Amino acid sequence: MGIPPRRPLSKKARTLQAKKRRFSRSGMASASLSSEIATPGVKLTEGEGRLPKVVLTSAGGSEADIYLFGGCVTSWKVSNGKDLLFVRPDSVFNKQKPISGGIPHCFPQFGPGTLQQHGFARNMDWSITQSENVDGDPAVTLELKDGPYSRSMWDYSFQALYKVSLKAKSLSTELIVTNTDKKPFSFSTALHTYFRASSGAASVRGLKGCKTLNKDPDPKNPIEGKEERDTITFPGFVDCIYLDAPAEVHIDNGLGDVIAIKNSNWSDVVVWNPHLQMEACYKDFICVENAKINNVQLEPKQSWTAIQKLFID
Ligand SMILES: O=P(O)(O)OC[C@H]1O[C@@H](O)[C@H](O)[C@@H](O)[C@@H]1O
Repeated sequence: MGIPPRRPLSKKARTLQAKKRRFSRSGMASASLSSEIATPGVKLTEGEGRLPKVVLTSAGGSEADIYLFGGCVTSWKVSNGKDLLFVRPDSVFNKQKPISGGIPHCFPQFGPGTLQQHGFARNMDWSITQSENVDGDPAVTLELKDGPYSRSMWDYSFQALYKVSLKAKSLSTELIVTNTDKKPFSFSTALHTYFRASSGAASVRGLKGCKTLNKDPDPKNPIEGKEERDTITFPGFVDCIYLDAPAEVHIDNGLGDVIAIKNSNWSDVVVWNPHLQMEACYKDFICVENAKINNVQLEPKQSWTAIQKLFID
C-alpha cells in the first residue's frame, strides 16, 4: 500500500505551521504554540528586534507584554492605557544583552558574585509551557531549563517555571525553581522591576525598621544599617537592600499612581535608582525589586516558590 496523498492544509493550518517553523528554528517551544494560540487573551507575536513576545490582554482592558528572551515582562498597561513599567532607552533587543527594563530576572545570582552580574536567566530563551484564561483573565507559564550556556557557568540541572497572570488591576508572577540535578545547589534571585516614575516625586513606603545593606558607595562591601524613614525618596543615587522586608510595600510613582507590591516568599527588597550614572533616563523610573538575597539551598527534587503581585487602585 502506498502512502495516501496528503490533504491540502487550510490557510489557518498553514499559518500555524509557518509560525511553528519560525519559532522552533530559534529554539523556542513550538509544541506549546498551538495551545497558546487557542487561548483567548494570549497571543504570540513578534516584538522589537523580531523577538518572540507574548501579549496578554484581559477582559478588564489591561495588557502585558512578555519577551521569551529573558522571560522578561516589558509592559503592564492598565485599562486607562498607562504603562506602569519602564524599559530603559538604552535597551537592545538583539539577545546580545539582557533587556534593561520591565521585570528582568536575576537568577541564579543576584550579585555581585562569581557569575555574570544578576546571573544568566535574563540572557536565555525561555519557552512557553502553558496558557490559560479564567473568566477573562489570561495567564502564561514560561519555562527555563539548564543548557550548554548555563552549564558553562553553573553546572547544575534545574527547571524554572514562571507564571505571569493578568487581571484588570493586577499583574502577578509566580516563580518555581526546582532542583532537577542529583546534587544540591544554592542560588539567589530577584525580580528587577523597573517602575515608570518621576523619580524626583516618587516614593516607597513600608520598609521602615528593616535591616539595610547600603551598596552605596561600594556594592561589594555594603554598609549595614536600619531604615528609619517611613517614606524613601530619590534625591540622588540609591542602591540599597532591605532584608526581611514586609509582604506588602507601596510605591507612589510621582505620576499619579500608587502601586501595591504584595509578595509571598520574596523575603527581601532592593531599591535602586542610578541617578547621574544614567543621566538620560534616571528621572523616568525607580527600581523596587522583590529579592532573595541570601542563598536558597535546594536538595535534588526540591522546589522553591515565590509570588509577586502588583496591584493598582
Ligand atoms: O545594570 P544592571 O546589570 O541591570 O544592574 C543594575 C543595578 O541593579 C540593582 O539591582 C543593583 O542593586 C545595582 O547594584 C545594579 O547596578
